[in-house]
Parts: sequence; C-alpha cells; structure tokens
Amino acid sequence: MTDAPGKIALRRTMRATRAAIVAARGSSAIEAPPGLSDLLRGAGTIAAYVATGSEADPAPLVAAARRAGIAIALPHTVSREEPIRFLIDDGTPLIPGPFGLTQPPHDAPEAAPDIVLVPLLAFDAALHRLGQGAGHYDRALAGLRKALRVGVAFSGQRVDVLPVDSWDQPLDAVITEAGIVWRDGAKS
Ligand SMILES: Nc1nc2c(c(=O)[nH]1)N(C=O)[C@@H](CNc1ccc(C(=O)N[C@@H](CCC(=O)O)C(=O)O)cc1)CN2
Ligand SMILES: Nc1ncnc2c1ncn2[C@@H]1O[C@H](COP(=O)(O)OP(=O)(O)OP(=O)(O)O)[C@@H](O)[C@H]1O
Repeated sequence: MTDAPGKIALRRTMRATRAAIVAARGSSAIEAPPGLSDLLRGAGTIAAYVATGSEADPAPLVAAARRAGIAIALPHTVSREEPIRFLIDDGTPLIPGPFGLTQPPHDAPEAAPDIVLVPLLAFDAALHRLGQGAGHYDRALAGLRKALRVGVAFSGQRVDVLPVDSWDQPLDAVITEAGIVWRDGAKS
C-alpha cells in the first residue's frame, strides 16, 4: 500500500520544523501540564517512548506517572516490517535498538497499556497524526482499541489538515508544552 500523497514531503518539512523548535527552546522536554493527573487517573500501565533526536521528550510525564504508581512500558522495535511490542520497563537496563532507539530487552514482560504516549512528526485539528511512516503505531493502536491514545508534541507541530489514509489511527489527546489538547468528545 502507498501513502496518501504529500506524506513524504510533509515528513521532511516537519522534521526540519521540529528540529528548529528544539533549537529555539533549548530543550525537548514536555513538562507535566495541568490536567495530567486527571488524564492518568485509573491507569495501571502507560506506554511511553525514549525520545531520539528532536522528538518531544515525555520524560517528565513518565516521572509523574511513576510517582502515581503507574507501571511504564516502552516499545520494542525489531525492523520496519515487524510490529512493535510494548514491554515493561522494570528497571532492567535499556539497550540500543534499530533506528537509534533505546528499548527494553526483547524478553522483558509484555504489557497491556491503558494509555499510549505516541511520538509524532505532526498532528492536526482532528488529532490525526503523521508518524515515521513504518505504520508501527497505526498497527499497534489498531490492536489496542480500549487504550487512551495521547500524542506528545510541541504545539508548533500542529498543522491545519494532514493527509489521511484509511489505516491512520486518530489520537484522543495531544500533550504539548502549552497544555493538553483533547479531540472533540474524547474527554470523558
Ligand atoms: N522514540 C521513538 N520510539 C519509537 C518510535 C518513534 O517514532 N520514536 N516508533 C514509531 O513508529 C517506533 C519505531 N519505529 C521507527 C520507524 C522508522 C524510523 C525511521 O525511519 N527513522 C529515521 C531515522 C533512522 C536513523 O536515524 O537511523 C529514518 O530512517 O529516516 C524510526 C523508528 C517505536 N519506537
Ligand atoms: N493496521 C495495519 N495493518 C497493516 N499495515 C498497516 C496498518 N496500519 C498501517 N499500516 C501500513 O503502515 C504503512 C505506513 O503508514 P503511515 O505512512 O500512515 O505511517 P505513520 O502513521 O506516518 O507512521 P507510524 O504509525 O509508524 O508512526 C502503510 O504502508 C500501511 O499500509
């Protein structure tokens, strides 16, 4: 299957935009916003990610979740083709993976996350997202219908309208440095 037209060019533009945002801010961390404890309430496990390059870094959000007693899972990636798995980060040292990723060892316990923090290149008003183009998160989220899907991004990564394919999985919310953006009707 090929992507909707425009995704490839948009990825290139948004990688440059994101790098410029981080250069201007001097940090890639997204601090815990007002409303985070409401968003986390009741969750047993949250899947996060270890930021690379100029990705919005969810580390402060992960620290808040840990303080709230929520277990942390991280994606384990093998290749572009193979689905990612969310594995529990139980304190075992993380190891280098493909694409410059840092991840749990392949034999860490498998997780069933209640919330998935999702890295992204761009998001739009309808909370569609543009990812790395391997479909890893689209496939993972399609298999986790009950999980709350929460993008983590800088507000400057927002665009008006993204090209959308049939398999694209919209987000319920996006956490940015300016606060939490909810999709219409997503906040219960
Ligand atoms: N931090 C982080 N972890 C993640 C993702 C992500 O976007 N960010 N993923 C999101 O799906 C999954 C990994 N999937 C990926 C798929 C493609 C590329 C990729 O194409 N990367 C760039 C740079 C590669 C490099 O530096 O070697 C590229 O190839 O152009 C990266 C991750 C799971 N873990
Ligand atoms: N549920 C699915 N089952 C099988 N393949 C899928 C599924 N969802 C997406 N794909 C495949 O993934 C590929 C990449 O999709 P897309 O370009 O939308 O990725 P993305 O959303 O930008 O990235 P990602 O989800 O990795 O962060 C597509 O070619 C698509 O066929």
